[in-house]
Amino acid sequence: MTQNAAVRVRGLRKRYGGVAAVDGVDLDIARGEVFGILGPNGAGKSTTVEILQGYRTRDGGEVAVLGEDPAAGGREWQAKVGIVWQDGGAAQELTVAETVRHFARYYPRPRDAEEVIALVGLEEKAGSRTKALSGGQRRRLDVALGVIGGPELLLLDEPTTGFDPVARRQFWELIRSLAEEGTTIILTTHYLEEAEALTDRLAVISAGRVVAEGAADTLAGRARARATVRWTEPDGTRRTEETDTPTRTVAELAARFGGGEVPELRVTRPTLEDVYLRLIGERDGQGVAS
Ligand SMILES: Nc1ncnc2c1ncn2[C@@H]1O[C@H](COP(=O)(O)OP(=O)(O)OP(=O)(O)O)[C@@H](O)[C@H]1O
Repeated sequence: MTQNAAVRVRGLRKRYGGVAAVDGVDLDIARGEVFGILGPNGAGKSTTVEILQGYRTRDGGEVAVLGEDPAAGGREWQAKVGIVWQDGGAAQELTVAETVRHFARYYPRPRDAEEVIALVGLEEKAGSRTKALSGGQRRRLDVALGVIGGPELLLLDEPTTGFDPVARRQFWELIRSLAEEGTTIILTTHYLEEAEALTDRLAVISAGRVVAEGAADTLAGRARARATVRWTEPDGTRRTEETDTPTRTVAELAARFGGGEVPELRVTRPTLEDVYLRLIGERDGQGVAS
């Protein structure tokens, strides 16, 4: 990957005392991608993201973020990398609009504050003090502060933890609109449906290593895995068949049911959760410390 790379990581390592938090991670993330990092608690996701942000030092490996080493990233580089902190640290007494305008001053070429407030859906709260915002609205403000500098890359660590389902979907729309504007987005998440809905590609990290990488719908051979065909017979008996050739099974069923509807017909492949749990279990089975 060349200029098209937003992130290139080779052999990244980080230890905390006796713990290998990141143990040889490679990542290639293209510009314009929405990239997810999944993995169990303690897998090394936050440590990896913090190294990409330049917030944490590494013990080994090569890291290039927007073509530069984050450990040496100057102000120009920092302005191109947007960070959404878990708690944005906005002063409680300032209003939303004041907070966003205040943060804009830190950047050489900030976006328009009103436009960013609209982008995150906080127009109606622009005059409210930040202490009066709900948790979800606070998170939107955190994102506004992450994008006010007009970043080329936005890093989000567990952005939707604690969101209700409606707020989560609204947040996905926000991420999608940023991606449509061309922002590269890297996010960690514990929500598999979020990874599936939002990311172009994802990496599963376990015990400091990447154990699988790819698009959510084809991860770890998911799309080619055995299918399960389920249907109900006319007498009400539920039937299940595992098969490598679901099309043939369905064709046979269709013929048997005279071309009419096969009652409660369903063809499924392993879900992202199925393959995720298998990937994590496989590594645990190898006795790798978490
Ligand atoms: N500042 C620190 N000092 C010592 N150990 C740390 C520190 N930060 C993280 N660790 C350890 O490094 C490992 C990886 O932690 P990290 O926070 O990167 O995991 P994570 O995948 O983000 O987990 P979670 O899903 O729980 O947020 C864990 O074993 C953790 O206990």
